[in-house]
Amino acid sequence: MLQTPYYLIDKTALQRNLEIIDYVRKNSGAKLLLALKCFATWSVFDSMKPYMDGTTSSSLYEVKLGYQKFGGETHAYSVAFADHEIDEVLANSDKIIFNSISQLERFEARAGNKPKGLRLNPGISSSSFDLADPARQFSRLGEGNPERILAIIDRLDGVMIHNNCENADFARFDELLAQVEARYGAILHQLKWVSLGGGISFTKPGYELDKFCQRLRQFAQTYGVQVYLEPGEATVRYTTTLEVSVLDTAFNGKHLAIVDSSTEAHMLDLLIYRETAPIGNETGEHRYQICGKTCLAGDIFGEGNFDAPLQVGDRLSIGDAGGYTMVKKNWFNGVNMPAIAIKEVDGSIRAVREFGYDDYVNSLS
Ligand SMILES: Cc1ncc(COP(=O)(O)O)c(C=O)c1O
Ligand SMILES: NCCCCNCC[C@H](N)C(=O)O
Repeated sequence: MLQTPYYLIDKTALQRNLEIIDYVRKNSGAKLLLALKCFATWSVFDSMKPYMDGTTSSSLYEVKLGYQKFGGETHAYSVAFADHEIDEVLANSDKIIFNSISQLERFEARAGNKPKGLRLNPGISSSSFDLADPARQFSRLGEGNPERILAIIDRLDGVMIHNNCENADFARFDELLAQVEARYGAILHQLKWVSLGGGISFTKPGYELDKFCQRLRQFAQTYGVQVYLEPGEATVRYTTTLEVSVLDTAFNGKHLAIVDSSTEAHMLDLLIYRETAPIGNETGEHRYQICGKTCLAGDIFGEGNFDAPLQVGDRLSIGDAGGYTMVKKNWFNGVNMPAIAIKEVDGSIRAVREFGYDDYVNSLS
């Protein structure tokens, strides 16, 4: 058995999401690019490639990873590119999307004939989290003024609009898109492509997939554009667990179990968005709070029910640990990083990356 902690990517579960992705691209005509900021575990890229059209990125390193390890179509985007990285960004991408008109003006000559896009910020969004709301007040994420965009439209091939965040409601997506069309229609008609970003939870059970596909197709036809989507979370939701072991138990008014991992180091989004992870089962009679092993008082994964009292050495699975986890893990408190393992469709499990003291030392100097 593998030593905990480790992230366990279940290829059967991943396949379920990939088949929905494939359904969407076939029925909508959209191209779907993996958002590497969410998930960049390249060991499973070979399984993903047949179902997705390529990758999109937020930095030089992501764009290089996508170009080298995933292939297909590679979109380069960054909130701000630096002088010293732009040539390498261009050499490793098929399209470049600038966050601002000033970045476009600065780098367009160096980009030459490479298709160029601009991030458009419509000032409306669907996000329950201020932290992740691209349309928050004073947002730096994209250009919103239609006159300013129209003034440079002949220098653009496309735009990227990312204004959904964990939006599982098709009607809300549709409504937001209609508002974008009303305000930016004159711009959309002059483009070759439009990326509608990520943040759409279309792989969730019950999502109105056919209406979604139809809406994307209609949008593409109205403006004569190729539509792109950039799913991160939707690609990997419910595909991965964080496998941990109980190191200690206690009772402090609640039953506690301390495990060999940490929210801050290994599932950071639980902390920054104040969420809890799926843990345990529905029916167990023994309820525990599952806690990380760092010094942070609030290092808590969540609470769950178990069939029997937890004992030191018990192994637990912390759910939904695929998105924004492996890409964000860190060495806080010197806690060893979880290994990365893959569960094949035949049930066999193999580790594809393990970390140790040398990696910790080499991350510092
Ligand atoms: C531009 C862009 N595209 C795609 C995504 C992926 O979003 P999600 O993982 O919610 O699908 C993000 C998230 O930050 C983003 O900023
Ligand atoms: N589950 C907690 C909310 C996660 C929000 N995801 C944020 C990333 C996203 N791609 C964004 O910033 O738009």
